Amino acid sequence: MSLLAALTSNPTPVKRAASLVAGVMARSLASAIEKPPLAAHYPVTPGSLTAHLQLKSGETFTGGSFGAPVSTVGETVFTTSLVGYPESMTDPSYRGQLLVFTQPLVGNYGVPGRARDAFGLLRHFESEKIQCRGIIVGDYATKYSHWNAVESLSQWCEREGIPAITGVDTRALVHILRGQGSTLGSLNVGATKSESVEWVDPNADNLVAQASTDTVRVFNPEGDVHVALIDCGVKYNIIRSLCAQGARVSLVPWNHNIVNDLASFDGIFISNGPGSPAYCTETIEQLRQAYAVYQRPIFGICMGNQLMGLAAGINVYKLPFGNRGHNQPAVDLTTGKCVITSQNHGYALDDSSMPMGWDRFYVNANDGSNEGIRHLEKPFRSVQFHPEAKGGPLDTAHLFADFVTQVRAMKAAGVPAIADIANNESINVKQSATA
Ligand SMILES: NC(=O)CC[C@H](N)C(=O)O
Repeated sequence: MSLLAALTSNPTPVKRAASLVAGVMARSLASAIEKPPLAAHYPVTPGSLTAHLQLKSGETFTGGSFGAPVSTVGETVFTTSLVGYPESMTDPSYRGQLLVFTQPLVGNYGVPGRARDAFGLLRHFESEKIQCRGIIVGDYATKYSHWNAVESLSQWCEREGIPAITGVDTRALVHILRGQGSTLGSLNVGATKSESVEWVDPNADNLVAQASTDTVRVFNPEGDVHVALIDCGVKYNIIRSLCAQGARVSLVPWNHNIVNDLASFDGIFISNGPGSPAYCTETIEQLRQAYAVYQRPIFGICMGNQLMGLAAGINVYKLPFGNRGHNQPAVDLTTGKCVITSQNHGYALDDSSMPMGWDRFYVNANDGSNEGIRHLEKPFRSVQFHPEAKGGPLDTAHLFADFVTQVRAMKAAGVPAIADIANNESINVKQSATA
């Protein structure tokens, strides 16, 4: 007997159950319709200032201000990460951006202190300061609680001059960003929205040059293998992860002439970084020359993947709204295994321009975008996601151990760092690099 027949032909108990179900459904429908819109959540605290997020595409969101009462313009991007706002906000890759959190409740565990680890790196942050230009949240938690917290998210933002807005319907906002793509936004504090915003695109600048170190810095000087880490805006956990594997790390500026002393490095690593990779022409040229002669491992993360790809001759394009979050599935094409990864990028390598000698390494299982490349003969590999996490899953943290183990093994086996001097091509490359 069908459910409909049972409901209509059977006597009372079934009919009563059916009318109960209908009643509950009607009530929940009514309460859904009566629910006030999210924007009614603001202001969060009595007396808090009004703030506006204005998109260059025309939409305006009104909310309550927290953090610094200042105004700013940036590229509006969203992350689906559930936790890790101290790490995300200090990740130099977010430089120039207004960061929207899709997780509605933000700030509830406060902000940790500035303890440092054995390598002198801040334990709980990914760089020395907040790097994004502002944050946008649905529901800022005015009360925080965590054993490690020393201040609130609002106090931290205020001290560092970063504006923030709460009470925004972030679902509606993300709908717009996914529909039309990332767009510039203006976050301004005050009762009325700004009539004349000066739309300055942060991606029109070389943000890597701003985020990179000016001088060479050595970490873990006792390490048994020497890795050059090209700093395009490195997250501290990348340095820490290499040091923890026993490597001595020389952090070098993004445009450092590594080709000049390739022989002194047992391995080369290229970090994450903000903005468009197209500005890093000097890094790309250094890598291109290194590919020709270097025989030891090279590895890149995120911006590092894009720069290694560009040096190999692969094109880069801008994704419509990027992949930012801690739950991005990536498939390792060498094993077929799917891993969950931490991501934060707006650009991607175009697989269709893969040159001879290179292949895809990982692919994104959601949108099919490139998640890494590998050289078919040389030990050169890179990934678009973040194996260092902070925050996010540690599924791919083994890539640091794999890299340093390979560096160590090749050094122990006596593989020369640069190709045989009798190789004409190598000589030419080295001469042009040192000219
Ligand atoms: N995390 C990163 O290194 C990001 C790389 C680049 N800025 C991008 O958005 O694609």
